[in-house]
Amino acid sequence: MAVKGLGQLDLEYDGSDLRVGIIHARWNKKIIDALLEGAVKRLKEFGVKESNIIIESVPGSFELPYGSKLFVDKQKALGKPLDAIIPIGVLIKGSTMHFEYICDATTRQLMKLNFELGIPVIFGVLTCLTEEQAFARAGLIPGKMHNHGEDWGAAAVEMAIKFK
Ligand SMILES: Nc1c(NC[C@H](O)[C@H](O)[C@H](O)CO)[nH]c(=O)[nH]c1=O
Ligand SMILES: CC(=O)[C@@H](O)COP(=O)(O)O
Repeated sequence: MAVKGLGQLDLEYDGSDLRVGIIHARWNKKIIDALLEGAVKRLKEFGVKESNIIIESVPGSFELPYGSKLFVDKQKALGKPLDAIIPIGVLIKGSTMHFEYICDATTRQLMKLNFELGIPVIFGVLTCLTEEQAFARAGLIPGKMHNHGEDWGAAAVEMAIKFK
């Protein structure tokens, strides 16, 4: 049996007062759609209201860090601050160094954003060497792996509530 995954939660988290942003890249759309569905499903299981799940998109994963910052700032300016944000992207290795540079830049900048924005920025980016790896991690290959979007929804709720 696989040991990978979030494991059992330490507490019961009630997300009914949370506003959670999801910003997703549109590259590798079929896989993105499945991850998005998994994240939304899990947020709702924690009680996050559909009207408090705000979804935005950007062209590719490289746009996720700056898009996340603009998204968070805009929601704050509208008087509807987000409690957590889940950037979702799917990077798949091609034949150049493009993949390595985007993986590195995006990951570093998303990590930094946690400290700059003051809300949890979840790491919803798959960095896969093959399409098959990405399909499996989106739960699109029956019996293989679970949909990692579900983990990201759970992580957002836990991190938004735990230290309050
Ligand atoms: N190759 C992948 C990309 N590439 C596109 C970039 O992220 C970016 O949108 C473009 O260079 C314009 O700035 N994006 C992914 O999300 N996944 C990939 O596999
Ligand atoms: C967007 C690009 O520059 C693209 O040609 C990268 O190619 P690859 O994904 O095969 O590395």
